[in-house]
Amino acid sequence: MIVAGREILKHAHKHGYAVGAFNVNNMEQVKAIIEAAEETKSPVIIQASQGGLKYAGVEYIAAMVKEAAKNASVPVALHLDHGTDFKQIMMCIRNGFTSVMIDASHYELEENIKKTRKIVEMAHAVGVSVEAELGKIGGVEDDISVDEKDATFTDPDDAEKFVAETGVDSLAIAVGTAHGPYKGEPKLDFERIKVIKEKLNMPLVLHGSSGVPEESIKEAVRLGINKINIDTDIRMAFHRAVKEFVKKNPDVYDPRKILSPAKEEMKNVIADKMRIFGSAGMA
Ligand SMILES: O=C(COP(=O)(O)O)N(O)CCCCOP(=O)(O)O
Ligand code: NA
Ligand SMILES: [Zn+2]
Repeated sequence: MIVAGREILKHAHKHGYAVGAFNVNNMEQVKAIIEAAEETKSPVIIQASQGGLKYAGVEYIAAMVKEAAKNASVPVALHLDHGTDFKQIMMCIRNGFTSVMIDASHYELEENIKKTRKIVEMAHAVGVSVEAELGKIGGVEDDISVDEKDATFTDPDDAEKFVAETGVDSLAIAVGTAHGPYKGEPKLDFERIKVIKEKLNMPLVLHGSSGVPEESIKEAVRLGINKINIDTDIRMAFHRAVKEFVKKNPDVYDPRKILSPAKEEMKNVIADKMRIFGSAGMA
């Protein structure tokens, strides 16, 4: 069933585990996520970036996810990832998204608070949960790019003020992860996660989580991360499977035959993540 994002994150915060938030752009990704959630009995957040909505259309994404959630035995939230455009955020809410991110992290603290507070008032008025970002998460994906030098870690005192003045349901923090693949091994600032969790005592979000070693993910969850964003690892699973299939079956042109192994590979990668995050069996 489809639920508000805060319901899923509150449970994860209370019981000390993390829920996977997986990006979708097409039907096969939606099916892979839902099948993995059913298989592992995990609550799950299905999210679309503004790039994903541009590609598929907000109505298509919403219709596919609501259809999948309707028939699922686990709680599902539909979330806008890295919302920066007021109109886009409102369109998502209008199409039944149960959670939205307002990413105003490029602005100074006061401006980030002002923009975030406006979205919180609108979204909460209709029962939609809000995620915001403080500090700048590095890395590059289509619509999101932050140079390494501009990535700034989240200040715990600023975080306390930010949450008090905005009323957000969850906070994405910058603690050493980056969007997209890593060149070297990412070093997470675990002490910073611990201090922020102690100060805020609320659901915390980790972006840029593809490519982070399993042990680091588990430590971040132990310290209080409750939502873990994954996109690149699913793209790589898709790419691996399609490449292998086309190499072995160069003359097969049926999309169903080409995409089915890719859906399976994505499902297996997602199910493994759910077990590592600790959400397996929590639904
Ligand atoms: O934090 C993450 C995922 O990070 P990861 O890809 O490192 O797992 N996300 O928020 C996903 C970002 C997707 C945006 O990319 P497009 O603009 O290309 O749609
Ligand atoms: Na990453
Ligand atoms: Zn992100």
